[in-house]
Amino acid sequence: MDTQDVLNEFRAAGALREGHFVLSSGLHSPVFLQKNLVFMDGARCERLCKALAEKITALVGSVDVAISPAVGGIIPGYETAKHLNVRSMYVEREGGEFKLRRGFHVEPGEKVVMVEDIVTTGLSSRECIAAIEAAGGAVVAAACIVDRSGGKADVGVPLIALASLDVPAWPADALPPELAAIPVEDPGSRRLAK
Ligand SMILES: O=P(O)(O)OC[C@H]1O[C@H](OP(=O)(O)OP(=O)(O)O)[C@H](O)[C@@H]1O
Ligand SMILES: O=C(O)c1cc(=O)[nH]c(=O)[nH]1
Ligand SMILES: [Mg+2]
Repeated sequence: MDTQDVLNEFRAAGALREGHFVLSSGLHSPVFLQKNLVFMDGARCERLCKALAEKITALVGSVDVAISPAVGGIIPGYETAKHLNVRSMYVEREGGEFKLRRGFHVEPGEKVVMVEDIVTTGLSSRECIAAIEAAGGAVVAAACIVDRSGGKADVGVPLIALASLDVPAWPADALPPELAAIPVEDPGSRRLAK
């Protein structure tokens, strides 16, 4: 499955949104990939995550566990882990910081693939990887359905992306006037609890 195939799945799900969005990183963009509209369809989610699992296996071989950052990473993380035939866990924010909770546990040195839904700056991936390492896991690779940094995001380990796009995004103080004129939406969960 290549970038065009992935984009076709997002398009068919109505998940390629246009407007004015503030992203998890605080950057602003005219485009938002509303992945939940993709993952709510089990067959569509399975097609994407099976392909991602095959890419992970081809590039890094076997792993012991897949761990994702909540909320967006939970469903693709579970589905990808199912096709890798490994345990699936997630980290979630406690006082703003990702932690393994709910009895989730990695054995020291276990090989972990970190599975994200979307990568923009790589900040959430780096935070998730730091939490996995703090719990004793060895992160051998990161994987995502869409890398919208066009390969520029550095997450500190190899990043395996099913699709790679280069989508523009700007800091709040440098918005193009046509974007600034549109009311802003904040669709993610990073700022929800604050
Ligand atoms: O690479 P980054 O710049 O970190 O951006 C990508 C992150 O943004 C979204 O999460 P968000 O925090 O918006 O919440 P969600 O997981 O609940 O959608 C997405 O799920 C990624 O985790
Ligand atoms: O950077 C983000 O927060 C982000 C971008 C995007 O297109 N989709 C998403 O769920 N999050
Ligand atoms: Mg997320």
